[in-house]
Amino acid sequence: MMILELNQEQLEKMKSHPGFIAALDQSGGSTPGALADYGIEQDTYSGDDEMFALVHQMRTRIMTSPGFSGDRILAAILFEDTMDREVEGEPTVNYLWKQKQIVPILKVDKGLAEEKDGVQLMKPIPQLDDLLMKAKKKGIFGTKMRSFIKHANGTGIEAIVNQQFELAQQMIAAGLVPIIEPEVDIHCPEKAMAETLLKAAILKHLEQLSKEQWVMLKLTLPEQDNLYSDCIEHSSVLRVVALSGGYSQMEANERLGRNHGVIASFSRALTEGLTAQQTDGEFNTMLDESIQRIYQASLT
Ligand SMILES: O=P(O)(O)OC[C@H]1O[C@](O)(COP(=O)(O)O)[C@@H](O)[C@@H]1O
Repeated sequence: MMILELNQEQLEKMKSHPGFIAALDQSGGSTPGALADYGIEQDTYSGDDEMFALVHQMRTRIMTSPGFSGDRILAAILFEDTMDREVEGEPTVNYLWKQKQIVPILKVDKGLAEEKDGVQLMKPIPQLDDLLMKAKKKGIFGTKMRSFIKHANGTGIEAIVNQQFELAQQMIAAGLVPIIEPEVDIHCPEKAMAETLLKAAILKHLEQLSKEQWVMLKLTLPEQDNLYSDCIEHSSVLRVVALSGGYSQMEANERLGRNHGVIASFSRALTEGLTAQQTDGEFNTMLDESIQRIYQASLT
């Protein structure tokens, strides 16, 4: 019988320790862009196998970097392929928690559906229960799933939040803490209105959770500073974290610094400026400086 209870040390760390989350979970669809940003153009490799091997090398370079450690990084969100691979000869999950005291989290969504009512719901996630059981057995603490809001459409936003919280129940039942990520497009023409509608829908669903049912929220940095303070204070919310959404690291950190109680969960803003062509010294120095800036912005 698998143990469904949560690792209390990891729960405590996620709930209250200073630090932020490193999002290393670009899906297959986002990986060519992530590799191109890293200086590896699409015409230099062929096929998914080569692409996933290259992105694992990039992620391994990040995870093994001296500045990438549990004193400033609380958790890392992993793509399933990364969870199934090894880092320095041991399973990635073990490396992160045992060597670095970084809590491992798994991205479980399978990408976005076509736009409808101004939003993109998540595609169906086949064999989700099997994936959750596999993750739990490997020592994963939580999950992450991402939807996308393009317009301030009440019907669409309601549908996004319904789907997220419905699936979150499956994660909770599997002994995992879900990160609910209804991303609002930073280019959304009515971004502030979309965020107001989103917050109302989230608060409604938070009320349905029972005691000890934890969720985390991963949100776009809002137009109105501290918009999500009610969510931060809610007894079922373990942490509220922010994606960078395409904002530069500087702008993302400035916005983050104005939202008290929110910590980063950046992908692009964390890896900004890192390239395959850098020497290890240049790479490790740039990453350490980015980690320090994002850590500081997450402290407010
Ligand atoms: O590839 P996906 O699943 O669309 O997600 C892309 C990225 O979006 C995020 O949710 C946020 O990333 P950014 O900080 O770059 O916006 C990451 O967790 C993930 O790597």
